[in-house]
Amino acid sequence: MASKLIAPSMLAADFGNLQRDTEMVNNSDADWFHIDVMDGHFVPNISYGMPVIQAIKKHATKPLDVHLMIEKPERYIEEFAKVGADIITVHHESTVHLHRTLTQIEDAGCKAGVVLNLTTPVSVLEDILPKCYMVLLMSINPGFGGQKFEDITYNRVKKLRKMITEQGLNTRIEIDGGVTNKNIKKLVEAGADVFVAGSHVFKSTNQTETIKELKTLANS
Ligand SMILES: O=C(CO)[C@H](O)[C@H](O)COP(=O)(O)O
Repeated sequence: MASKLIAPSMLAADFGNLQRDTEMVNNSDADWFHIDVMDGHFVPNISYGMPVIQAIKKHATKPLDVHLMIEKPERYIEEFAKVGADIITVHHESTVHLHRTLTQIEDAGCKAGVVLNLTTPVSVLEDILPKCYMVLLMSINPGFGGQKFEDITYNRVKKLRKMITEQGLNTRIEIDGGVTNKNIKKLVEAGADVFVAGSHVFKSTNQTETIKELKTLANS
């Protein structure tokens, strides 16, 4: 099995010190930057858009994993690719023609993934799985950092991993929301392999060490 990846969520970074926090991630054991884009419609919060992503990209030495929590994401795929997205994930619940949107992401030169809200059945992915580089399972209701991890996620990961294995695929499963050193190991055991961590990393006193601990726990 490929190594397990850590993607610190820049939503929890200090926006007044974005270059500093970007460099912290560069110099840590983290694998990707997780970038949360929220539009105030699909989720009840507004985060940031293209100019901020461009600013992070300018200093980042690792891939940008861009999670679009926006309605009709197909309107903006090319622009997100242009400002530096490497992976783009869109919510199943946000786009009517999911297959077309994933093709659009691929045509823009990015890896494509699908996100499911906390209680959207994983079975909706059955036919789209072969086209997914990754599936992101929300382990909270999307919109805000710092929320409590929902335990129903473990079973959802198991079901999805079984579906991926049955189809003979190697799709990555990313978990987003409330990931900490207390639940990461159990998530790996369930079959997840990419972990977004915002508050747990950026609110800790030694961020580099916190990332290192998550990476070690996930890969041990
Ligand atoms: O998608 C998100 C919110 O919708 C964030 O990525 C998520 O909340 C991560 O933050 P934390 O680790 O603080 O829970």
